[in-house]
Amino acid sequence: MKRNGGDYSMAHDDSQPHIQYNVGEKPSILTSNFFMDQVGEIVLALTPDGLSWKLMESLSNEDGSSCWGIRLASKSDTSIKSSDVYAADFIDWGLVHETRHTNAGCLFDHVSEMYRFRVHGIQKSKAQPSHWTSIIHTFGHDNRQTCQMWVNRINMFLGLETNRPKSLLVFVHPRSGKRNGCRIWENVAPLFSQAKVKTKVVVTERAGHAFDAMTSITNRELNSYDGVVAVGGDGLFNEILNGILLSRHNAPYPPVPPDHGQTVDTHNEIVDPGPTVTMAEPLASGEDESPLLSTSLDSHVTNPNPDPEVSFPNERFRFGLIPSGSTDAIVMCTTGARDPVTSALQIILGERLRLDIAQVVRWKTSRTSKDEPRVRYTASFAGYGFYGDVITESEKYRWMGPKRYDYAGTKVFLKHRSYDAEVSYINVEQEKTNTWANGRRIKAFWDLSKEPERALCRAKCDVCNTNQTTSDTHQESKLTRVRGRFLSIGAAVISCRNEKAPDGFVADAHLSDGFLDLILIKDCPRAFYLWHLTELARKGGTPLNFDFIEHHKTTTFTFTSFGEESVWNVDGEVLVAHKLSAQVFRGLISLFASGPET
Ligand SMILES: Nc1ncnc2c1ncn2[C@@H]1O[C@H](COP(=O)(O)OP(=O)(O)OP(=O)(O)O)[C@@H](O)[C@H]1O
Repeated sequence: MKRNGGDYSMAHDDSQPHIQYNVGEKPSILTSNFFMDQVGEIVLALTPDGLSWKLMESLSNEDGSSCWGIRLASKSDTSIKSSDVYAADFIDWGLVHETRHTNAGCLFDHVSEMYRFRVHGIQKSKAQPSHWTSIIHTFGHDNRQTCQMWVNRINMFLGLETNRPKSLLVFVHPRSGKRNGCRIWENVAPLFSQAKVKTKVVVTERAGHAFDAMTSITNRELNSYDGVVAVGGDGLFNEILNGILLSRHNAPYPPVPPDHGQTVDTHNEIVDPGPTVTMAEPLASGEDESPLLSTSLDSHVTNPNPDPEVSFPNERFRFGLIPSGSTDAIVMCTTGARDPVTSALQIILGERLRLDIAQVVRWKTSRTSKDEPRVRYTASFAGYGFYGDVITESEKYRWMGPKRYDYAGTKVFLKHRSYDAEVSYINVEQEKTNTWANGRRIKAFWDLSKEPERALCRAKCDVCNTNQTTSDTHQESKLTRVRGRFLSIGAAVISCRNEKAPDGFVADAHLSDGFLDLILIKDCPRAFYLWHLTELARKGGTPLNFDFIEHHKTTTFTFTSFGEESVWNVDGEVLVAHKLSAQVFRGLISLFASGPET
């Protein structure tokens, strides 16, 4: 066999094998013969779309040769798109394993020495398309220059991929989840080096370290990075998010909850509000499109550190998350997998996804306190009652690791406490929500409830990519007030999918539709609440399909507590609040993620 017959352009020398291109295939820029490791002698072509190769043997046997009935070359692994390639490098002289075919169609292994180069790319698992792995193709040739020329050409093409990060700031939480943050970073760091992405790594030493670093970083330094990556859990991610946004996001606050002087008991006793009452107040036409937001203009507190250079929404600067936490809901919702390699590869390939962010403002810590408004941003979830009590309880058992949430959850469930509160929310979708709820009831009756009733959020989601602004929906919005005793009040920005809730707290929440999913769980018998929790833990369950649960898509809500109080759990952090309000900002930040492939 003549080895590496040399390079040729598409005007081939007739002594070289021709590659037949199908209609629609792009012509190649470069074509050469190589020995491909584990495959055999191939003709490699570089096209604007990527690399493709064909086995020399199969050129004359296009229907695919076989050995004892096994296909030798599969069409599915004979190309790689340039959008899936993240590096090419020359690795000098060394061994290449060739798979040679005999005339009988059978194959045997042969090892030769030659110059080699590697192409690093990604591969999506067929069974779980959200799972990405890295794949390396090695090509060998007798001529060193040929290998180097190919490496240079491929790298030249990779240089044209402008979405990809070149420089990142990375925070590693060494004690997150099972305390393996550093090991997880060490496992994925080589992928960043191969892709020539510069990383400045900071290993956090205490809670608040990443927050302080992001608050004090100058805009000049922040701008020198293409993004910031958290190697940790949702808590570390939210610390970074808050560190960046608190001093750089300028927007009017959400409205202050209304005063209830006349309904609040001055002796601090629990006031029984009676049964839960819901009042819908239609807006007068011509009124400001968002009455709650109009209040916020009056209550706007000027940001003491306005920063014109890095502002949000921001398309260029992106956030990344490599999971090593206890729950990792944000990563599961935004990549579809809880896998450090998948996340690292999505960062390296410069995937881009807009994400809604909620701004939560605490106005009063207690009934009598006079506080400055305290702002927190959240990318995932804020919950009161059950969720607040679980986080408070779980803090006592930190030493248990992630298991503390199960233990604390059981204890809080057994106490079965409900809290008196009033929630006002902008009801943007009342009609749709009611129709949907009726649909769910009918489906539940006929046991068809596994069928998804609304579009689930996925990669290239239609709902998230519509141009409809949330203010459009305000045109038909209504302000609704609900007063009652609640086991929990939850506001989800995303579905909050995790291992304990495989479909998430709100299965049909979207990553960037501009809505919060407000879930009001009214007081009910413990067995019913257990039923709800069981449905939450079940894949395909219908945890919101109960009469004691209200589910509203909203943009803004306010909250006031009465009598005995719980605390808010904002992304795993406790926020004590007697009066609080929240609003969502559509697509406020961009992530290095591609969305779940469902
Ligand atoms: N080096 C550190 N030591 C202790 N706490 C830290 C450190 N670095 C960050 N933290 C804090 O730990 C909190 C939780 O971190 P993270 O979400 O990464 O891990 P986790 O195991 O998922 O935690 P949790 O279950 O508490 O959410 C963060 O909010 C952060 O404030």
